[in-house]
Amino acid sequence: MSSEISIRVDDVSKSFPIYAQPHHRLMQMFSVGEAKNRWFSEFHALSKVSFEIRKGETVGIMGRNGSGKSTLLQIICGTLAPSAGQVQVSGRVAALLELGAGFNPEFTGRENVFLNGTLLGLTREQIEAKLDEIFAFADIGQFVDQPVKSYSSGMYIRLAFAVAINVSPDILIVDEALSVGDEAFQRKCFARIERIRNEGATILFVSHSAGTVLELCNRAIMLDGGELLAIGAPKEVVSRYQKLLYAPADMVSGIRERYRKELHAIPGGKVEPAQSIGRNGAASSIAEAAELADAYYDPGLQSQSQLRFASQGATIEAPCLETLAGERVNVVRSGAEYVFSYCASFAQLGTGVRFGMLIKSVSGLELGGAVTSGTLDAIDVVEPGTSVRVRFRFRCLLAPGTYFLNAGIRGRVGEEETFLDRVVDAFTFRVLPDPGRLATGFIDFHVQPQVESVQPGDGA
Ligand SMILES: Nc1ncnc2c1ncn2[C@@H]1O[C@H](COP(=O)(O)OP(=O)(O)OP(=O)(O)O)[C@@H](O)[C@H]1O
Repeated sequence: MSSEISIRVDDVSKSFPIYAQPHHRLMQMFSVGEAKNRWFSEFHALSKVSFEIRKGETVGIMGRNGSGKSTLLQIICGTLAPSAGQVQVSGRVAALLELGAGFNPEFTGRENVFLNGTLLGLTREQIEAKLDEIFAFADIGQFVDQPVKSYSSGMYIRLAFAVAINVSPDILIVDEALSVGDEAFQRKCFARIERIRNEGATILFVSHSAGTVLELCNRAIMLDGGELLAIGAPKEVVSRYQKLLYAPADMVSGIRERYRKELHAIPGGKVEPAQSIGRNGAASSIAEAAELADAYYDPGLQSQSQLRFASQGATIEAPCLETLAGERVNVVRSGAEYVFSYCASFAQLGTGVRFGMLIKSVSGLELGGAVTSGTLDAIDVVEPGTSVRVRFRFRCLLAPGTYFLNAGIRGRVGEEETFLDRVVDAFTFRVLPDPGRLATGFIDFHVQPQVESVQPGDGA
């Protein structure tokens, strides 16, 4: 293997035996000859995966649940043997795979640091020299001298991460461990990963977050059903991944087939000198994005977290999202206008009535909304038996992702204004990926960036 290559995965496949009945496993153990193959079927977790990662690259692996990401990482780390194919790795590997791997639960944190450090090839003196730094990073206080079986998952990951990134690895392999810690710790880890990367280490990590992959990686890999479906510039791979993830069911196999054909044509797909690949990948493919340009309705996309508060004489029904032409949608494009509407039925007299909507992120961050009027302009009286359709036309300025809509009817009960009805997460919608997007964060403020040259001495 060339000295420039850090990881080579060559035609790797992995199958697991699947037993229809628990006792079939035993039967298989005691069978001989032809009969040996009768007791199980094979599940192909990875099929003929090949790629190379150059030293110093940061590569993100994306893929749906069960697509083979963890299996691939375990094979690269040597904790799982491939059924076929080969893996070559050059350098000291520090891996954070599943929570629990690598630590002995009976040992204290301190003992596990020594155990792990030794496994990573450090001498006792080298580990001792790093101990303070490791404990400072983990920040778990007195718990360092407690058995790790008493740790919370957050404390566990803090210590595991602190060891993995403080032993100066040549290759750091992380399987979603970052999603466990709290946000402050995650940020600290990202900063540290950046440092490790700048020191020239190779980093391979699994992430479902397009933002993280775009932010950190030179290249990205997409696995789907155990197959390598994309490798190349992060923007390109993220766009393909999201397109596959959000595609209507009848388009999925066609998209997969096309990705197979285009696998080696993706910019950045070949191993090139790391510095020749832009940090955020190569040019985006607008034509790709145009394919799913139109908003559509995905029946599988439903709010699973709808929460209705006790009604006080009014009811919200049939929340929906439509294009301006009146077509029902829940997968939309950033930049286009849509109408969120719901029906409000009044069983009792309503006074001081106004209607509202609110858009939130998956984590519940309130991104924006509106009410139909201020308190002073509220509708004085709504007669019992009245039904109205409330429409909120808005321009979708949101980043690709999933969002939730709340709906509410406010009115007076006695002297107080309160909710006559309120449905949290009444509706969910998704904003399609946009590979050409330059805006960052949730909302596109149509920022107009400009870079101009200045002469030395022109002032800041
Ligand atoms: N020991 C095993 N025996 C049988 N099947 C297995 C075994 N390990 C993994 N699999 C199967 O192989 C497939 C790939 O699993 P893997 O954990 O690699 O996926 P993943 O992409 O990491 O998924 P996730 O995002 O959910 O972690 C899954 O369908 C899984 O059920």
